[in-house]
Amino acid sequence: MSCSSKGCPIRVNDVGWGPKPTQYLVRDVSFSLDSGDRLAIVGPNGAGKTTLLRCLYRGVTPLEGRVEIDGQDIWQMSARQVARRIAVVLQEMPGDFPFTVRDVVMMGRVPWREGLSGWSDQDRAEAEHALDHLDLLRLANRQFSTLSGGEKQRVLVARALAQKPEILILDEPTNHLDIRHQLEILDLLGGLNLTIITTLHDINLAAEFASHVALMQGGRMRAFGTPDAVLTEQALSGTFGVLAARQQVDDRRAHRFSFSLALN
Ligand SMILES: Nc1ncnc2c1ncn2[C@@H]1O[C@H](COP(=O)(O)OP(=O)(O)OP(=O)(O)O)[C@@H](O)[C@H]1O
Repeated sequence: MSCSSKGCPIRVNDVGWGPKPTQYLVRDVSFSLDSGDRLAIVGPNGAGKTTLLRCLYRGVTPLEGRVEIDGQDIWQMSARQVARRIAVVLQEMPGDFPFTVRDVVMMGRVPWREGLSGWSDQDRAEAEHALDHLDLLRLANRQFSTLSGGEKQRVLVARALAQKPEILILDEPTNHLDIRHQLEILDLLGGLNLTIITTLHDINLAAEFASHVALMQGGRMRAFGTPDAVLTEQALSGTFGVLAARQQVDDRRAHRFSFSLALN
């Protein structure tokens, strides 16, 4: 993405949310990220990962705690201010609507639109740049609904980048992607200067991609730290109930490791 993109710090203090005060789905979650950090949230199905993300982008109002970006409580900001700083790529695919790929990516510019004015030259340029960055120019005039799951996923990432956020929040961004596109999208995201928070089911991708890992279980954050510190054999065995064997991987990148995972 454009080199002018930059991240910003986020601080999460004792956040808790549930559909009612007697039913917390996520509780006592605290962590801080600096500008440009990349957090992978991992944990078993139902651990509360998506629910935590909702608290971070104002999808739900926490029952407890605060979320601050750049020192400002996100609930003291307008929805538009938040949308200019945080972009979100969710798992749910938008349904069958009659928009082209370019239309969908232009939607990322809505928070920047002034009043009832049309799109500015800058809006169009940012959308084209995002399309190009995700290698989508050849699909730009296609109906979004006719794309494959992986292509749709890339369009939604392009829409988020066109939004020019400082923080990018993604829920399982590699879900619909083949192995090559999984690696490509994480490589692309890793090359941005944004602060990134993403859920990831693939532990090896998380170890490769993240500067920080949060391990969620039962609505609580069991561990937070570097991939090396959090992704231990013991932690994975205990959290996922599997046999986990960690191996060092020798390649040009320092401190890389990967897991072999099997049923107990
Ligand atoms: N609005 C809600 N009301 C009641 N229960 C909910 C609500 N939203 C989520 N849940 C439940 O809370 C738990 C955590 O859900 P969440 O989607 O956050 O988990 P997750 O870690 O993202 O799971 P997965 O890996 O399967 O996507 C699940 O048991 C889910 O069914």
